Amino acid sequence: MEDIIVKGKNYKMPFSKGILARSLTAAGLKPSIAYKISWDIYENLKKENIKEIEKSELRRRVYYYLISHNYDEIAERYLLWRVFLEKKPLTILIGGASGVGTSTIAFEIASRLGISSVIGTDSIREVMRKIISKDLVPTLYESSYTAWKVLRDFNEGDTKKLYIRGFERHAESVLVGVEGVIDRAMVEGLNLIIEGVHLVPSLLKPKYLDNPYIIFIMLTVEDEDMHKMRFYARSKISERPKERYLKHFKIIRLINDYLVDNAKKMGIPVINNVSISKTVESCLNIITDRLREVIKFEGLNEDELIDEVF
Ligand SMILES: Nc1ncnc2c1ncn2[C@@H]1O[C@H](COP(=O)(O)OP(=O)(O)O)[C@@H](O)[C@H]1O
Ligand SMILES: O=C(O)[C@@H](COP(=O)(O)O)OP(=O)(O)O
Repeated sequence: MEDIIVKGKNYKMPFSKGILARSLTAAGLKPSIAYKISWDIYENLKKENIKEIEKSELRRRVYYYLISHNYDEIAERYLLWRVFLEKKPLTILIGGASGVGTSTIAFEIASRLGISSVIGTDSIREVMRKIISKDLVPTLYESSYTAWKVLRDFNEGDTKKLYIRGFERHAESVLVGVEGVIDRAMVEGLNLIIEGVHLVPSLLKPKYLDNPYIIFIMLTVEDEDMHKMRFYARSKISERPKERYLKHFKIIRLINDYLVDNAKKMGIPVINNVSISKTVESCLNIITDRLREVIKFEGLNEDELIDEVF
């Protein structure tokens, strides 16, 4: 069966039902429905004996197929993301204490949105450790939950404040690297997801928090036993021993509570990460809502978007 060729600005590629299905799941459709619609659209093109189609025409057909089948909200999301994932670089920040699921959720969202750049703050921390000496910033060479041990003002304040002060010093150094990665992604027009414990809303420079194209979401696990179980689960699939995290669990919970409180104070949405699918859906809704706000802010309406995309 001869392929249908999809023609972009400077490329041609065979029509892929998988690629189309993924852009439909990103707009919120269940994979089974997304794949069925992709098949329908492919069959319709075959019936019209279309051998080659412009990408913009294919998008238009997908959009109006969704509208004609009463998937209005999905159609709007499909449109929104065509604009933003191709026109304006988005940076999505997924924060949360160790073990709450930031890397798991980050990769799920990246997969749904077709974002290929995902970086963990613990990786950025490793880079910062190559640049900054241990004598200069000893907290950088610790974990979030042990940094307090190397504070100079070790004896001041109550222990809870000490743990959090150590965490903040630890996170500040990593955030310098985080901000650099965001700057570079914006310059390159790259969509990016950054995840990790070091994303402390109040420690990020305001220009990042105020940027409408930087979407910050904080994860938590409200139930302590469920949070503990996450370390057991992770130790089965990675080299990271549960013992280390369970030994410092009390401080990890303090950091969790501090991050949740910090996020709420800064107007950052907080999601209790119980079910992966529900958490991803909530994140996609938050991202879509932001895109709607930005479109209104930019004075664009849906017809203009349709013209811009198709
Ligand atoms: N919503 C969830 N339900 C069940 N298990 C989860 C969920 N989110 C994450 N996990 C699991 O919990 C463990 C820790 O998740 P991870 O993403 O590594 O946390 P973090 O990056 O925040 O330290 C992993 O084994 C992951 O598969
Ligand atoms: O510093 C920390 O809290 C964790 C963050 O990693 P995640 O558990 O969030 O992946 O790093 P580690 O102690 O494992 O080197």
